[in-house]
Amino acid sequence: MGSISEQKILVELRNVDKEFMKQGLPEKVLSGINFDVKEGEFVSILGKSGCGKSTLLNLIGGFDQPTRGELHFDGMPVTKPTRRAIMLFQFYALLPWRSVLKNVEIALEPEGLSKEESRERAMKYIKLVGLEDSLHQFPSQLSGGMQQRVAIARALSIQPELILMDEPFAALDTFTRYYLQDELLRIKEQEGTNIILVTHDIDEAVYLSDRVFIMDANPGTIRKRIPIQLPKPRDRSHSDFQYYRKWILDEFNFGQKLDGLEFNI
Ligand SMILES: Nc1ncnc2c1ncn2[C@@H]1O[C@H](COP(=O)(O)OP(=O)(O)OP(=O)(O)O)[C@@H](O)[C@H]1O
Repeated sequence: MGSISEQKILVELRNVDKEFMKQGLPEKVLSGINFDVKEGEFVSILGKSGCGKSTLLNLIGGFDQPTRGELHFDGMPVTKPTRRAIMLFQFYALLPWRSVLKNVEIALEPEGLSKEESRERAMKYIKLVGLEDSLHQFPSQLSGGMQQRVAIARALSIQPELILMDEPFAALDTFTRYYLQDELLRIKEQEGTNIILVTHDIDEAVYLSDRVFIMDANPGTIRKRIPIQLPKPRDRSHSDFQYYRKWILDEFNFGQKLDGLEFNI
């Protein structure tokens, strides 16, 4: 594989606007969004609450349409959700009455696999996230971190090219979050899956990403694209890591006025 700069463009947004109707009037939530995500890239989107991050992910996933502008996935206009780009949420969306194995298998039903193929595929990804000893447990019997690993296995089992993650680790404690971040990087390397992550966690964005996009609000715009030029795995205590962290903190004026306390820093 070549360097990321030589990779093909997987996601492309050109002058994308999104408006919602509020009290009978259109309100612009996203304005003039332009960016590319290249194959192999890990991109994080950081911004204050309400700036339009989830709306942006929904557009990329085909769950909603831009009001204006163009949005392409692998060179084709995005018009509806596909199994090539899967969304992963903070609250795992597992079926409580199904075991770990069944929760993954059910996602495979539209794939048209035989029962054996489906079982084999589900097992592969359950093993990949280290849950092979919990196959027959139900979600209520698992910790939050384990439930998120089931959700990751389920998303991966569909073998998408892109996973769109909306604050997937926000509900987890720090150590579980660190652990799952490492797992995610390992899985990304192994499976070659592309990831676009929405997060409030500056440390998480610097740890995982090739580039961090910083959004402004009202209307949502991409203010800055910061390339994180550090080798992986990254050392959170290293001065280079702190350099990027400080850069992003400064972008949000944290040193000057503390009005954005929804961030984990
Ligand atoms: N379906 C909708 N109809 C009307 N307004 C919407 C809709 N979805 C989102 N909005 C509005 O768009 C704006 C951006 O919302 P969005 O959820 O994308 O922000 P966000 O940055 O993801 O916020 P948070 O970090 O709090 O999750 C908000 O003002 C929200 O009320």
